[in-house]
Amino acid sequence: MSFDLRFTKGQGTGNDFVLFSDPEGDTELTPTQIAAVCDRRFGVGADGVIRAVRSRNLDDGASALAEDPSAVWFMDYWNADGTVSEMCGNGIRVFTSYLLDQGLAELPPGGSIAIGTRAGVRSVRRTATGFQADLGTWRLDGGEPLVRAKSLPVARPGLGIDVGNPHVVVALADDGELDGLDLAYQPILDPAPEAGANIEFVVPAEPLVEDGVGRIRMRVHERGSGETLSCGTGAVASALAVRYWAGESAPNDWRVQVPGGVLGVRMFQADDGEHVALAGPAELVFDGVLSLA
Ligand SMILES: N[C@@H](CCC[C@H](N)C(=O)O)C(=O)O
Repeated sequence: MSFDLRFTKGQGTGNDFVLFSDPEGDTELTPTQIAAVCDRRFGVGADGVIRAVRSRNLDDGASALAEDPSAVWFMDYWNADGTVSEMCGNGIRVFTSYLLDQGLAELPPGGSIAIGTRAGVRSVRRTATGFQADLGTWRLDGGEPLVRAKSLPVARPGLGIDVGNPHVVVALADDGELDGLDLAYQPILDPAPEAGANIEFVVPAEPLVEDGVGRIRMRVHERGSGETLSCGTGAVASALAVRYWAGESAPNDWRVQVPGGVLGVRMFQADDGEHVALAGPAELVFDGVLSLA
């Protein structure tokens, strides 16, 4: 039996999503339906699907509410291949913009909203130019696997970082090496993490730090979606990795240039340890109705 799905297409620095609202949690799409929606030739086309569900109507949402009772909305995030992810840094800004647009939440400029995610509750603040999401604490995780990618002559060491979802960051020598990467092919991690990882390739700008802000370029191969124009959690993991490699004197403010635009990353101290925040644009592009089988 087919049914109509009312959706909104949104994007943040070119990382694009199909969003739909399902407050009661009775429209869970199958992985096959998600992949069909995200297909760029036969579907709407997107890097992921985001369902807005009231937290009280999901098991993962119950944990979010236990952590913060004000997290009434849950960002149910799916990659383009129909797998789930714990977190999406660009997606959470676009999701917040979608909640406001649909009249599902209110957020005055300067105000913050708590959003439930599989990685825990995240706070998103409305700024003058977009949204800033506090992605919480982070940790080195996943070791230092070797990374092989098409058009890299030799394997390079990566650094595993968890920012709610898993990342491996690889430093490249220069812009030529970054631009020459062929990310149509899945890079190989050795050892391969059981849950997979998003893989970011980074190059420092020259000079690395300008006016107290660290500057890097990044390209990404997202777990479950392939190469994308941007990855918010990937930008955060990349800034954290470069700061780690650069040592004590490295700044806590970073500007990350991705193929789809620029993201801002800031590390700051909070009660439970160091947090990392991500700022950038969020745009709702068009609405539509999809007939799904
Ligand atoms: N594009 C996202 C990350 C989406 C999830 C990722 N592919 C994963 O599987 O963890 C972002 O902006 O952070």
